[in-house]
Amino acid sequence: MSVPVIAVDGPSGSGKGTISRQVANRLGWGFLDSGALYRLVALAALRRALPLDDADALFDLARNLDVHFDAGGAEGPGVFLDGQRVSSELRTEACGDAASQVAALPPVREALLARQRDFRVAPGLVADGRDMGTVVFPDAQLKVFLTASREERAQRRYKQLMEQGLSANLQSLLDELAERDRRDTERVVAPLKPAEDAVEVDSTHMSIDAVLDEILSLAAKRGLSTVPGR
Ligand SMILES: Nc1ncnc2c1ncn2[C@@H]1O[C@H](COP(=O)(O)OP(=O)(O)OP(=O)(O)O)[C@@H](O)[C@H]1O
Ligand SMILES: Nc1ccn([C@H]2C[C@H](O)[C@@H](COP(=O)(O)O)O2)c(=O)n1
Repeated sequence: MSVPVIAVDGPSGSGKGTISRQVANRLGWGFLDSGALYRLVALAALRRALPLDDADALFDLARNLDVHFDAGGAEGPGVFLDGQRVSSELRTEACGDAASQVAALPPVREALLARQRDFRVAPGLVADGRDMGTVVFPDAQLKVFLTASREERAQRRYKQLMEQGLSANLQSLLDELAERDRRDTERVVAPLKPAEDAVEVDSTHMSIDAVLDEILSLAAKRGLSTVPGR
């Protein structure tokens, strides 16, 4: 049997990363934050002053990206670009917006495809993104499409930025989310949409623990069991 995959797709701020990381931890599986790869391409392009619509240059950049991930310590998971830790820089709204732009280019997606599939190693993988269930792992054993209203997602992001001691404006966050949703759902290649066999979970009125329980229960029903003791 192929190495099992749980694919978690959905719009920005729906909680994919938070939930997927915890599901992976509970199952004792690996975790792929595919958005980080697009953010890394965007960051590398910005650092080299490459236009974000130069498909040929960005294809080369994405194919030769020097990145590695580690589990991290007290400061959280580590992401390294050209040997330098870039975890915080990667999470900025500016980097997310640039990632959404480079992700609309078919050659960039093609360049990152094999790199994402390489994460599929035993005992299993939880992968979060926009096209995990539709394109990257179409044979995933469980596909979840995680959503929340735009207002709730903006509120969550606002709270997150406040907790980090950063300034934020709720209306600007709402506008940025609307633009990112539009770009991610309307692009020609691998647009954000639920796979036909995905289970849709609307987390607008659910706590993180409630979403986690729901997905673990869906996983258990498909025989995707937890590691004893977890
Ligand atoms: N069900 C929930 N209830 C309340 N807050 C939540 C819930 N799920 C996630 N959050 C919070 O919302 C914020 C955004 O979550 P997260 O970064 O996981 O979303 P995401 O979908 O991965 O976003 P992006 O695609 O932009 O990376 C975080 O601060 C997280 O703690
Ligand atoms: N599988 C993926 C993952 C991400 N993207 C693009 C679109 C997002 O706006 C951007 C940043 O992703 P995030 O870190 O916010 O999940 O990257 C994509 O097209 N496909």
